Amino acid sequence: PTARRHKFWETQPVGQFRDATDLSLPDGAIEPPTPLSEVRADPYPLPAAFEWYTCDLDDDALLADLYALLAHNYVEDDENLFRFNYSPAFLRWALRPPSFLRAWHIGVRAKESKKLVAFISGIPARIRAREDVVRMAEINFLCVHKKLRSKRLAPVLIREVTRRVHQENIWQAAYTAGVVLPTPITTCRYWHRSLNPKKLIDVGFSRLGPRMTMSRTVRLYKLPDAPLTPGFRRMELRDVAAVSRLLRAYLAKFVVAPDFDELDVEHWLLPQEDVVDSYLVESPETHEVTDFCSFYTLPSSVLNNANYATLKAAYSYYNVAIKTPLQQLMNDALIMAKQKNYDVFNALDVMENESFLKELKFGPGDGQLHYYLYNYRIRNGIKPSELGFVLL
Ligand SMILES: CCCCCCCCCCCCCC(=O)CSCCNC(=O)CCNC(=O)[C@H](O)C(C)(C)COP(=O)(O)OP(=O)(O)OC[C@H]1O[C@@H](n2cnc3c(N)ncnc32)[C@H](O)[C@@H]1OP(=O)(O)O
Ligand SMILES: CN(C)Cc1n[nH]c2ccc(-c3ccc(F)cc3OCCn3ccnc3)cc12
Repeated sequence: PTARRHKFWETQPVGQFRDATDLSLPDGAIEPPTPLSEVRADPYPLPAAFEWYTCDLDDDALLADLYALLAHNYVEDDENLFRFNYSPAFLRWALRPPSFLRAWHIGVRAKESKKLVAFISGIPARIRAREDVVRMAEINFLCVHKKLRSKRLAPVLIREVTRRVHQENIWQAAYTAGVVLPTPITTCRYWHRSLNPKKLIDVGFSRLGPRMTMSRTVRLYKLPDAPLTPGFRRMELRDVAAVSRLLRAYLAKFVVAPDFDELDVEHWLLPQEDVVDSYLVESPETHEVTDFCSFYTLPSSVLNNANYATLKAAYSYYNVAIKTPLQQLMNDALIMAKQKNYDVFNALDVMENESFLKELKFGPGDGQLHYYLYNYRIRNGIKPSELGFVLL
């Protein structure tokens, strides 16, 4: 059968489907760096009606414009029942980590109306692939307004962020997508744990099981009012060093994982209301920090329901279980999410998540999340359980 054409992606230094079985190709960078003097100096051309617009997310008005573009035009589920509704505070958190570059917050505006019609972002990250720690860009929030779809704008946005990243002497990137592109390093499934089953059924996220009543379903997903692990508490600034040690040691077990330092841990894991929550277990006897769990807050707009506008979802983030069984630790995370009025708790089958999903009554989601590296080959790819990496 004629293989699907990827007119843009076939031109890019990524694993090509036709090379999938060619084991002679070495792991690592696919193309060497370009001399910085030879990196294109000027932005790629846009259609005449549009202009590049670097979004300074310090500016509340610009942050609001980005929020609105995404709230109306970003990722929907396959049945178009829900759309991610990243909050302004979340976007600031996601896009302004240590050493972020404003130049990598790339908008496209209509010249006339000055309306934001498209966006793509990069943030700097140190990613380890096997023993190789690589400076990369994490690419996210690629969005083209619904009215401007299928005009080949996305490749222009991708080339432009690539150009700006190259200008910083960075030649690799990491990204995820719900769509299959050349070529995933792994493909994850996502799972959902009901916290508010009545609402989930009302909005069409879940269906009442066969031979199940609503009251039986509510009982099935009931959770205690407080965490069960002695010494379980919120993470605080004073815990950054201990959590960094714990997390770095844990992530070393995976084939691909971020190389977090203490500044990264402070940014990505210190709790922020309705953005990111993190908890740890401090041994009541020794006061040692022995375990850690975290989840981030990403609501979805409910696109057509009489009773509800929003689904409040928690997404499993980084979890380290050393002394406490992972299942018990994650059960306490569920308990905290229920306490904070989340409707559902989501998790990918990455890291060691497989070990608790069924036992904690997660159900399989209906799609997949593919992980990608740009200009970096990992022959044969990896298993989700070898991935120590969560992108927002
Ligand atoms: C060294 C640094 C390197 C940095 C760069 C690294 C790479 C970063 C890559 C970006 C990572 C982003 C990660 C991320 O943000 C997380 S994935 C979420 C992406 N955003 C959404 O799904 C929001 C709703 N959809 C849209 O806004 C549009 O449909 C988008 C903009 C998605 C495509 O706009 P469109 O109007 O529907 O389509 P055309 O303009 O006509 O373009 C069609 C071409 O775009 C390819 N396409 C479609 N979806 C893609 C996707 N999600 N990644 C990459 N490529 C994607 C497609 O295969 C085709 O190319 P092909 O003909 O070769 O197949
Ligand atoms: C990761 N980050 C890049 C956003 C992103 N892009 N594309 C995606 C495709 C799936 C998931 C995903 C990841 C974990 C999960 F538990 C559920 C998910 O999507 C459910 C379907 N859905 C889409 C919108 N509302 C509901 C995220 C993403």
